[in-house]
Amino acid sequence: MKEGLKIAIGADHAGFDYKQILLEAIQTAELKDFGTYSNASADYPDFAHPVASAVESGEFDLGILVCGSANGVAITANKHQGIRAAICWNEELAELARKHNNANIVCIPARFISTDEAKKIVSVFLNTEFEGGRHATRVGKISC
Ligand SMILES: O=C(CO)[C@H](O)[C@H](O)[C@H](O)COP(=O)(O)O
Repeated sequence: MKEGLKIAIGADHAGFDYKQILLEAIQTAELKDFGTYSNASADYPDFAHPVASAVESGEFDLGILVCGSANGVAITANKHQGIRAAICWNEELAELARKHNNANIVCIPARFISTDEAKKIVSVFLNTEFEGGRHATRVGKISC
C-alpha cells in the first residue's frame, strides 16, 4: 500500500462484523473508523455520508463502505460531487474500479461475499493505481 495513504471506513449493522475484520486486516495507522460501532440496527446514510465527506474534502485519500448489498452506501456516497463509489464483489472489479474509474470509495456487499473475499477486494482496491490516459478523459466527463 502507498505510504501515508489515509483511509476512511464505515458500515451499517449489516456490515459491522466485516468492518471490524477489515480494520484488523488493514496494516496502516492512517485508518479512521466512522462507525457504526455495534450490530444494532442502524441507517447506512449515517455512515456513508461522513465517509464520503471525509474523502471528498481531501482529508482522506480513499474510503471503504460496507452494508448488506452495498447498494445503500454506494447510492448515498455517490450523491457527493467528488465521490466515485464502486460496488465490488470480486478482486477484478476492484482492480478495474481503480484502474479505469479512479473510484475513491469501495462498497462491499457483506451479505453476499465471504470475509476472505472482502479482505482481498479491499487489498486490491488499496494497492491499485488509476491508469489515467483515455480513462481520465472519461472520468472527467462524469460530473454534471
Ligand atoms: O444493504 C443495505 C442497504 O443497501 C443495508 O445494509 C440494510 O441492511 C438492508 O437494507 C436490509 O435492512 P435490514 O434492516 O438489515 O433488514
